[in-house]
Amino acid sequence: MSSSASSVLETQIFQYIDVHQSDLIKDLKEWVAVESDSVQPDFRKEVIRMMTLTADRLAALGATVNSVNLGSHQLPDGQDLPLPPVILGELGKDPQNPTVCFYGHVDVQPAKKEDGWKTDPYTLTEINGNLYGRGATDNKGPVLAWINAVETFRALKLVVNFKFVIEGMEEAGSLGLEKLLEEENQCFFSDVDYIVISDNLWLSNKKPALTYGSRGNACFSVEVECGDKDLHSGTFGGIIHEPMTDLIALLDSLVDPTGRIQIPGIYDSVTALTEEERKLYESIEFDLEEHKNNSGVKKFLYGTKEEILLHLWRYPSLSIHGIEGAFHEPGIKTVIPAKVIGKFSIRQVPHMDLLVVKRQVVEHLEGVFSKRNSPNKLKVSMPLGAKPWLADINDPLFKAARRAIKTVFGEDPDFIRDGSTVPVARMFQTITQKSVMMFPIGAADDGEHSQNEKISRHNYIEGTKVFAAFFLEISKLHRHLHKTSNMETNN
Ligand SMILES: Cn1cncc1C[C@H](N)C(=O)O
Ligand code: BAL
Ligand SMILES: [Zn+2]
Ligand SMILES: [Zn+2]
Repeated sequence: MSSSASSVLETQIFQYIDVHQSDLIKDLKEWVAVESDSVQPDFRKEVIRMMTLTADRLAALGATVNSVNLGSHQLPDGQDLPLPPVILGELGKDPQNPTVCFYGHVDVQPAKKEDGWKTDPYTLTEINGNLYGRGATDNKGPVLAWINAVETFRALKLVVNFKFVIEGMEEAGSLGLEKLLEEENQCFFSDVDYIVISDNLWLSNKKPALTYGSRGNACFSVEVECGDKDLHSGTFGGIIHEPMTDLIALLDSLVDPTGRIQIPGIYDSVTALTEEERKLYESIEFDLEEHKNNSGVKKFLYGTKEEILLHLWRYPSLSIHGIEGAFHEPGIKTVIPAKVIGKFSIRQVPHMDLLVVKRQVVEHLEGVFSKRNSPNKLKVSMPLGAKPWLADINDPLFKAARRAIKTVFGEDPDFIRDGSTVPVARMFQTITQKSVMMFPIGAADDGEHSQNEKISRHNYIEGTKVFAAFFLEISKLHRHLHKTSNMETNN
């Protein structure tokens, strides 16, 4: 396609997207209405229903859809729960076109109005240009933006072959996905040229970004048990070793008030910071005050932009998430819980090794516990481990996306890393050996996993356009690269 033909096509597509804004928002409203919470077992039916809706949507696009059954998994209490299927979709098979595989997830984090939402989390609500709802930005909005971008193309002319991997267990650790990728590596993935994930946020509220790295996450459970029943704190308080007291001491030993992880050896294999890398951080635009406002907290652990970004992207962090079995309802309950399970996770970075991290954590906690001389039972486990991911920004993917961003948003993107984890990023890289890019469309203040999660109408609509523009760019670039490499082989 000549460049003028491609710019005519681009204009037509952008107009089409603008005219169909309300349809795109209606799509998102329908998807947000499904409580596809993969974390709480009671909602599993809804996740499965969400997978069916997604499969139907892709089929309506004309794609071949394969909903792969992954069987079931066992909960810690022994209960068997069906896993939602993973959707493998395919549209177009023209050997002239590059094949771009898109990954997204349609499950969400838990949300309840009582958590402090201003609107019902499962009713997409527009206020001042923002579309509020659970999954609006993580990750239903971006998945629909991509599908709708493909749709506008189909109405005109397909320049890319599309593949889709859509799952419903991302927020619970992408169970079963790694095995499926291994099995499909020689089949579904054999003709894939590029992989795109859009499941993270820009660094800024306004400036677009492309992401070339993410942290991994090692999730831990630490269980302390004194017996098989809860006890009256008046009858037994003062004469027993309480599990919660042990657990709080264990959790308190993990990280100091400056944010430094206290587990011996944990920083040993973190890649050393080079001068060159430090300079890279200096040149990144980052508004510390804006970031603080987005978080709602008054003070960060670090005072400079460089320190903040380093600690978000390339140093590990430890967060404590909760205690199962603890009395957490309002009011007073004078009980000694018999069994409590602390949950924490370590976002880890290159070149930390998950097995080494696990050993360090177990040894540390056992050491702290043994000093307490407690007769209680301690059990430490790592139910989930996802590895960090780092890409090469010289890959054609980044070049094409950068051009698309310039066209739609009128400025060059930030090149950023991300502190959060999409477990599949590293799996794709290791198993398929194809290039992977994260192409976010959500803004830094979207509030993933938080109350009042949103995506702005602007980002959702322009995000749809930027994906469409990207299809044109990657197709042009791919053809160009292939022409050059063919000429080289012919000579
Ligand atoms: C489920 N999980 C555990 N650790 C990481 C995850 C994935 C999730 N996207 C996150 O970054 O929080
Ligand atoms: N946005 C990072 C991956 C996730 O939380 O779903
Ligand atoms: Zn996500
Ligand atoms: Zn998430």
